[in-house]
Amino acid sequence: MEKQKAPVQKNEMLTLTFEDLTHEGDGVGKLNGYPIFVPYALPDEQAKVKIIKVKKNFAIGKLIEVEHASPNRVEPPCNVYYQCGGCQLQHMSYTMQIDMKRTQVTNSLKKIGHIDNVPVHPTIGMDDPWRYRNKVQIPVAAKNGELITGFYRKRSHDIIEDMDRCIINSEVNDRMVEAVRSIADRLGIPAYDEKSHRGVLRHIMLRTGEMTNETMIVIVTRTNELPNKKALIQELKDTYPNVKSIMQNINSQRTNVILGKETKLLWGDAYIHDKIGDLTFAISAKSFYQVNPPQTKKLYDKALEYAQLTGKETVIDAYCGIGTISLSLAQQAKKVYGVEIVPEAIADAKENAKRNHIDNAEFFVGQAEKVMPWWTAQGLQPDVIVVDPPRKGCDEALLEAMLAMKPERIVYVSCNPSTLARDLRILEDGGYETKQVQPVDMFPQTNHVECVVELVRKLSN
Ligand SMILES: C[S@@+](CC[C@H](N)C(=O)[O-])C[C@H]1O[C@@H](n2cnc3c(N)ncnc32)[C@H](O)[C@@H]1O
Repeated sequence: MEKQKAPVQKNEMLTLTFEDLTHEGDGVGKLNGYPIFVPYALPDEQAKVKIIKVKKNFAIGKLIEVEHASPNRVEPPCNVYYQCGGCQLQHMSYTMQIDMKRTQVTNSLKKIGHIDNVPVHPTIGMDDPWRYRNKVQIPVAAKNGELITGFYRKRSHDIIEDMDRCIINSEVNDRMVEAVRSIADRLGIPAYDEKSHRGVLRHIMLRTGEMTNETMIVIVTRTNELPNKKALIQELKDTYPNVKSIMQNINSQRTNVILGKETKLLWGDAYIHDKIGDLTFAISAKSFYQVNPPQTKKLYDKALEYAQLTGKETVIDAYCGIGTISLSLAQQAKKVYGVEIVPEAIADAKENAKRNHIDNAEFFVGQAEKVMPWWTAQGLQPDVIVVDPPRKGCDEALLEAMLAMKPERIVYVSCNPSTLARDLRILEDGGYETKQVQPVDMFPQTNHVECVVELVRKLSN
């Protein structure tokens, strides 16, 4: 049989018309049915493209010049957008972004989960989709004897130097990155150098409570020793009254993972506070906390609506973090059990229950996929289970335990439509019906999308 040849060659220049978008937000143009993926191209555009990679079934192109622009093309407001890998959709109108996210969810459900008869509602977006992130982790390096901070250039570990702000970050965090950098620089604290694995300062992590304006600074170092530590702490706490917590995290490994195992308190409290609705939460350095506060409230309200609580229910909140969803549920349920793998997060969750005078929520440290079967063996029979797993989705053992527990309802909160679709297939085959799906835009300007899904047990099951 004759071997099929790709219709383009590397370095070839051509004019393409775009008709679709990939899940990542890249434009898709076709040559006799052969797809060419081009970052930053939009549907209905015509553009000059240079082919940079050729495979049997597809090619990747670089956008050289837009000849006919889509009405959805906008000027990216960030001056380093095309260099930085952090955002992927700044060139796209916000209306198109949220439409694209809904389509991404619909397509994943259909292709991966074979679910195509369920309403996927329009994505809940933000009125002002900028400056929303409450947390930043920014790398530090040295250049010409000075400390520099900035995100990495796409697919590299070179810091973008002319980056003095990140417009999806909160303004406070932007200011605090610069404050820590300049004080550390003046005090001569050496930057970590990845190549030689020497030096000290690796990353600056900041988290600020949107409603409280309390900031935690985490100085990530290679070494246990932090030169001029006292002076650094003194200046930060004296100059910036919003700083409530200064921590040091030690990461001595050659790794891309940002935080190491050990975190120690340098000054203040080991946590900051924030509020979601009428609940106050303490958040420590290693605990997960949603990055977009206004959208978190909308996400949790939807999860609560889908749980349909009356005050009589026993509820499990699996992958519960610091208990944010659990405590919202507890206000409307008889009893809530939360499980989470990070011990610091469970310590926060227990404190948060006390702080909010909630005594019908219990929290357990462990792998949800191990604790749930144990609960089943103990005879725990929840009416509702809420899951909010990381991107890889629910473990199979957890899905099996959920099916064995036979709750009336399952509320699935997901940050990855592909693993969501895979897991919904298993739950549907196990006797549940997917009722509705609500995408929520937790990450404007990026190609990530969050969803809340309502499932109910079929009567025959
Ligand atoms: C997407 S977060 C959700 C947290 C919380 N529901 C919230 O909204 O803040 C997922 C959480 O699952 C935890 N986690 C990851 N793997 C786990 C596992 N196998 N068992 C229990 N928790 C796990 C993470 O530490 C993280 O806190």
